Amino acid sequence: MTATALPRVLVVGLGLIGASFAKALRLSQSAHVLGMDAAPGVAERALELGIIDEVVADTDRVPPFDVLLIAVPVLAMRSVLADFKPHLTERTVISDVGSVKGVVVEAAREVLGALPAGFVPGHPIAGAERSGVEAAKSDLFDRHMLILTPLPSSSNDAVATLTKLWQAVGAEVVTMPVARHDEVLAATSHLPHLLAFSLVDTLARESENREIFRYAAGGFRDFTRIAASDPTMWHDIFLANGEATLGILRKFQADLDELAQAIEHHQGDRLLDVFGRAKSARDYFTQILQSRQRHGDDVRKNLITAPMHRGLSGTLSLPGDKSISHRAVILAALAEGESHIRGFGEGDDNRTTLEALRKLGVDIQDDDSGEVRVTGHGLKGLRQADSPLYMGCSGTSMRLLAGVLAAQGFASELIGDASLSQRPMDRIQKPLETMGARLELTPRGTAPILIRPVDSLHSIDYELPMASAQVKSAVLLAALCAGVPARMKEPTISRNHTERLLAGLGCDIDTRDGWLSFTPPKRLPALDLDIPGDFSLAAFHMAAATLVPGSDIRLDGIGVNPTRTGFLDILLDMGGSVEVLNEREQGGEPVADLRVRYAPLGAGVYGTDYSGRTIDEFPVLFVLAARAEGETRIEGVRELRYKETDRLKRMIEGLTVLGADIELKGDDVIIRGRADRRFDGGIVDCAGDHRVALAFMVAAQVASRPVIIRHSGRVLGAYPGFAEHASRLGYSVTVED
Ligand SMILES: O=C(O)C1=C[C@@H](OP(=O)(O)O)[C@@H](O)[C@H](O)C1
Ligand SMILES: C=C(OP(=O)(O)O)C(=O)O
Repeated sequence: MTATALPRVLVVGLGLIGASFAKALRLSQSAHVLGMDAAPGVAERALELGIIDEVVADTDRVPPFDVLLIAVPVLAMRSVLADFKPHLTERTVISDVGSVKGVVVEAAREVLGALPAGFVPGHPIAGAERSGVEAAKSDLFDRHMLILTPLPSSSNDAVATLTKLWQAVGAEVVTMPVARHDEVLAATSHLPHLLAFSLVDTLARESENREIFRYAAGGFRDFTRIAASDPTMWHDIFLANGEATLGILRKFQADLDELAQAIEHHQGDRLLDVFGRAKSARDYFTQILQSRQRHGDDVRKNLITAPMHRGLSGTLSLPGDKSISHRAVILAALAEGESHIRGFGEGDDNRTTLEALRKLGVDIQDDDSGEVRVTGHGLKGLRQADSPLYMGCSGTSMRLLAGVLAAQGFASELIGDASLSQRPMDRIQKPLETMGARLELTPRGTAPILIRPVDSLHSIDYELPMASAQVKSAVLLAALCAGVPARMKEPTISRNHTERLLAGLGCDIDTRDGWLSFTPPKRLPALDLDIPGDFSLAAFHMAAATLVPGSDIRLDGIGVNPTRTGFLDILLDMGGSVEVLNEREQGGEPVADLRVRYAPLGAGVYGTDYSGRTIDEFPVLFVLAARAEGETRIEGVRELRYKETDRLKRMIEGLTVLGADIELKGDDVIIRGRADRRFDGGIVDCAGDHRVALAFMVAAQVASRPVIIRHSGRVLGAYPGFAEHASRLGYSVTVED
């Protein structure tokens, strides 16, 4: 693929899926789309309808292409691969859209010999009962999941190319091993289709002249919609995924027999049991769908900012610290009795942790005001969840809860949204498995995380390869629940909220010789806690007040734990004007009021010892450095790549659009700042990452023209009260759909 030309994507099979992909891709202008179909006239019709750019008439004369996407029924893949084999090069990216992946991989192995590096099977979880080129819909994949099942032979480049193409048509890309994909799909898609076909057929045959359908209402319609799907396609799928489908079908048949028996013997309790469990699982599913929908809607919003003409002013209290909020409710769930937590963060990530704990059987009262009451049943008091735990985009929820669940003696599954499903989870798998836990991840070391039950865990001495409070806390929580000691050492310091909370609850925590040693207690008493204001949110306002002349703001009750305040130290070193007032302690954490005024800044060099203490504030620090006179060097920023987005990439791209001089050298960022220059206006994209969005919003306050921050609506969920705070301090920012 050349750097300048659009990739040439050849779609073979212009049914609903292939044609919809082609149409959406063409509309997104991210590829030149070629199309081919075995049925006469279909590709020509697709050209007429503007679905493709070019028809490929037969396999003897195939123009060059970079990506081959095979969208034919599963059992026809083999012959398409054989037909195209002579046209594949080492660089061709090959994928498919089949609902079964095992047979496609087998077919490729047989036809192609060794599996090529460019081959990455895929499956969009989108479909409709309609079929054919005329049914093509350019929004068919919008906000739908696309599962890639990379093989050990697949290259990262091929995965990246396909990810980009599917994202261009609106899909959320996740990865999964082939076998797991086939098992999951057998249960969630193939079995329901089999049941729908079978029920409609039974009823249609039962009633002469199909009289019965005249009376069939909502239940029949909802349950059997998918029985109108393409018979050939589904015939292929069942033959191709026979083993996994039969496995779940037999289980279902046994359960159905039990229900029949319960009805026969008038066992109402058994019916109620099953229906109650099913309702709660279905309600949970609805909740996930709604939360995905809401997040999707939020991500699509844009923040529109205009430059500020006068300084920021006013006094604010911020939502409770997100990191402490996660930990407080987790520990409260493991404690004995009723815990009272005030100042709970209430942002989306914190709510994710709360909801997961509820699903694990913990009674939690929360009225959205930051006051939360949690009734814990002790270190062994959690109950197995009846369906996977959905972690949204929250890395902290996933990693900390994985630590807790690894020691519970029951199985759990943790799943996340598209962004979280790309983030490294092997960093917790390693230490937890060293303790004897069993965690299964995708081959790329990402979620879903399957936690298998084990009888017990053992103690651990572990040197973390990176400074990560999430990894450290996952190990501490596993040790706490399993009742085994843990010793850890980090390369540089990371936030120590878990340690402080545990110490506050009387646990034995020691930090001598650079090692953190934890001896777990037998039980944990309930908490009574006031959570300080979130320093990481405060940092955005501190940065904006520093940059906009005339600013003078006060942020009250902010947590100033030294393992979090690298940003404050750097800002002061650059010449920032911050007064740290009324220093006090709250809930075992140092807290202060911060007065921040405008100040011109100078450059500086900041070594890796700042990384862990500044990690979430780096994006906004880059903005400050771009307005500080001289060359600033910030070392050891690699971890930014593993957040909600690749924050290094996003910040460098966006700040470059805004006219900043910023570059990456190894793991260091170099920014040549100009104190006398405003940022340019323009369009930047934060790809759904709230910290990147807020960093750009700060830059926009001192831009010469308006800045549109695309995909930034998640700020609203991540920062409760954002709009009100922005207007109180005087920002010029609006949220637009
Ligand atoms: O433990 C925590 O609460 C957090 C730790 C950090 O992540 P890592 O541990 O992955 O560095 C940070 O970026 C995140 O926002 C919150
Ligand atoms: C990285 C962050 O959170 P998490 O890792 O919990 O998703 C963040 O809030 O910046």
